[in-house]
Amino acid sequence: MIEVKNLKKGFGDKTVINDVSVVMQAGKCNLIIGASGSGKTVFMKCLVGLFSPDSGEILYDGQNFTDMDDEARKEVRKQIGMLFQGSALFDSQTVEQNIMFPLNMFTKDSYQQKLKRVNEVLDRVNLKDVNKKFPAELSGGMKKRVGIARAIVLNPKYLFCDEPNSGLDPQTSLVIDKLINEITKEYNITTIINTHDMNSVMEIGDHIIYMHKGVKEWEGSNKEIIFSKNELLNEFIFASEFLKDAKDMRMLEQTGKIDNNRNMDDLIK
Ligand SMILES: Nc1ncnc2c1ncn2[C@@H]1O[C@H](COP(=O)(O)OP(=O)(O)OP(=O)(O)O)[C@@H](O)[C@H]1O
Repeated sequence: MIEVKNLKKGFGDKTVINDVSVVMQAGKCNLIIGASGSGKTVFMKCLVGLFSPDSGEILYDGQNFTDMDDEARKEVRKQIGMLFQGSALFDSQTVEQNIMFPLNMFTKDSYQQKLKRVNEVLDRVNLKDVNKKFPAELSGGMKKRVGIARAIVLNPKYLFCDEPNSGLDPQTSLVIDKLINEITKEYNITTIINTHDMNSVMEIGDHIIYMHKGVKEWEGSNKEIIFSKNELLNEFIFASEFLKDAKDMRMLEQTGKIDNNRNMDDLIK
């Protein structure tokens, strides 16, 4: 579990994160959504310690990350897996070497032990016969899987994913979402995903945090988002007429009414 209390962060006169409090539970996909520039990346960077917040607290399973000494912080960092935008694999290293990198950094295991672990995680992300391949030889979806394998190789308690679907086609995106969701549940990881992908919101959004101009404007699950009356959220999520119709149809199915001013006759004809 990661608990954020009254987090604030700004640059110069500009406040970017404004008094955000949120609890992100283990075994759940916690999605941070919001328009470009709303502060999602800055928020995530504060959580992993790449930015120091101006005020507020970040608790990793009760331990206050904000005022830890370097040694204790390093211990928490070891438990964090990161999946970067574009996968961020080392191009000059093979898949096996890429995944072994965190094991070389943080363990004293023998080569055989490390290789066994590399093969376990490759198997978990459903990749076969790719150990000796270089990233350039892989498709975008395969690179993401290698990125996920590397992110989970140290058995993290926390997993941060920055735009995991960027550059992927919708079908591959769903496969990657499903994989992240399964891994989150299977290993009881607290997963935080920064995303623009509305399919992900609907498919794996156990807990969605909507940021607007640095403020947490709404939070809830993918089940609740359909019924939200928050206008800013609705404008952001259900931006097109098609998505507005889809939301209304779902409301109609589940409640027998549509709670807005749109024309119901148009919708059901
Ligand atoms: N290092 C920095 N110095 C100054 N301002 C910054 C810095 N990093 C981010 N900002 C500002 O903080 C605001 C929020 O940026 P952030 O990157 O968090 O947005 P975002 O929601 O992640 O956007 P996107 O969806 O486009 O990635 C922006 O106005 C940005 O210019």
